Amino acid sequence: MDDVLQNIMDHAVAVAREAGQVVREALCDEKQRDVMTKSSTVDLVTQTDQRVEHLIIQSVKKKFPTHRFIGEESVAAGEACVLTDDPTWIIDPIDGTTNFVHSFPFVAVSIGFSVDKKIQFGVVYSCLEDKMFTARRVKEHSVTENHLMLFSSISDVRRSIIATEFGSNRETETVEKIFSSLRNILNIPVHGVRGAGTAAVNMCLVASGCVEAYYEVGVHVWDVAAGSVIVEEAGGVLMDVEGGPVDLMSRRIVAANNGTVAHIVKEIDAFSPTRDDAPPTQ
Ligand SMILES: O=P(O)(O)O[C@H]1[C@H](O)[C@@H](O)[C@H](O)[C@@H](O)[C@@H]1O
Ligand SMILES: [Mg+2]
Ligand SMILES: [Mg+2]
Repeated sequence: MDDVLQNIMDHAVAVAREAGQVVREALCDEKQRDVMTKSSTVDLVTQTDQRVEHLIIQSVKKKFPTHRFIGEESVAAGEACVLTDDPTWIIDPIDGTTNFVHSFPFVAVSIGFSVDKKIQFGVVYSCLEDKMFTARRVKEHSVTENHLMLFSSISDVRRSIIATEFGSNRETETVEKIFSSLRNILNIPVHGVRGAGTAAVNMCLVASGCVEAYYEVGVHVWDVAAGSVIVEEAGGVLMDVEGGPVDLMSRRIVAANNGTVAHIVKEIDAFSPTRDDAPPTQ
C-alpha cells in the first residue's frame, strides 16, 4: 500500500502545481475573478474556483477511476458531503477566494486524501508564494522545495502569535462570538494575532513555526483536511475549540504547538455551525 499511496500523493502534488498555475494566470484576468456568492454576500466564488476543481477531479478520475471526491464547489452545486471508508480526495480548489478576488497574495490549492475516514496525506500549494507543503501520515514528513518545517517550541502563550479568520458569516451573534474570542486572546496578552485569509496556509504557518496556533469556527472539511496532516506530522496537535478530539466535519478547529494549545482553547467563545455532513434540509 505504501507505494500505491506514494503514487497517489505524487499525483496530488503534480495536479496541485498544475492547478496553481491556472490560478496564477487567472489572477491577471479580471473576467476570471468575477464574483458570485454562495451562503452569504461575503462567501465568494469565481469561475476559476469551479474550473480548477473540475481540472483536479478530471485529472484524478483518469488515473484513479474508483476514487471518490468531496470538493468545495461540487458540494456547493448540490453534491453530498459524506466521508466513507473509500479512498476520497477532499479538495479546496482555491482556499482564499476572497484573497484571490482582491489579489491579496495568499491563495492555496488544498488537497487531502482519506482512506477509512482518516486523512492519509495532505498537499497545500500556496501558489502565489510558490510554496508546496506536503505531509504523509507516516513517520516521515516533508516540505518540498526547501520550505523546512521549523515547529515552534514556545510554550509561554504570552510570547505567541495566534492566527485566526473572521469567516463569511455576518450574523450578529456569530460576529459577537468571534470578537469575544479575539478579545480574550488579545487580553492574554499575546504578541499578536494574524490571519492569511486561507485556513490551509494558516495551518502551514503553524507547521512552519511562524505562528503558535490557528483556530477558527466556521471552516469546512476541504479547508482543513490537508492542513490537518501537515500540522500533525510537523509535531503539532489538533483539537476541538472546546477541547477534546477534532472532528473535521464539525467546522471547528484548533491547530497548535503543544505549548499553547490548552491556553488558546480556554479563551475561545465556541459555537456550532451546521456540520458539513448534516443531511440537507428540505
Ligand atoms: O472559501 P475559501 O476561500 O475556500 O475558504 C475560506 C473560508 O471560506 C473562510 O470561511 C475562512 O475564514 C478562510 O480561512 C477559508 O480559507
Ligand atoms: Mg477554503
Ligand atoms: Mg475554496
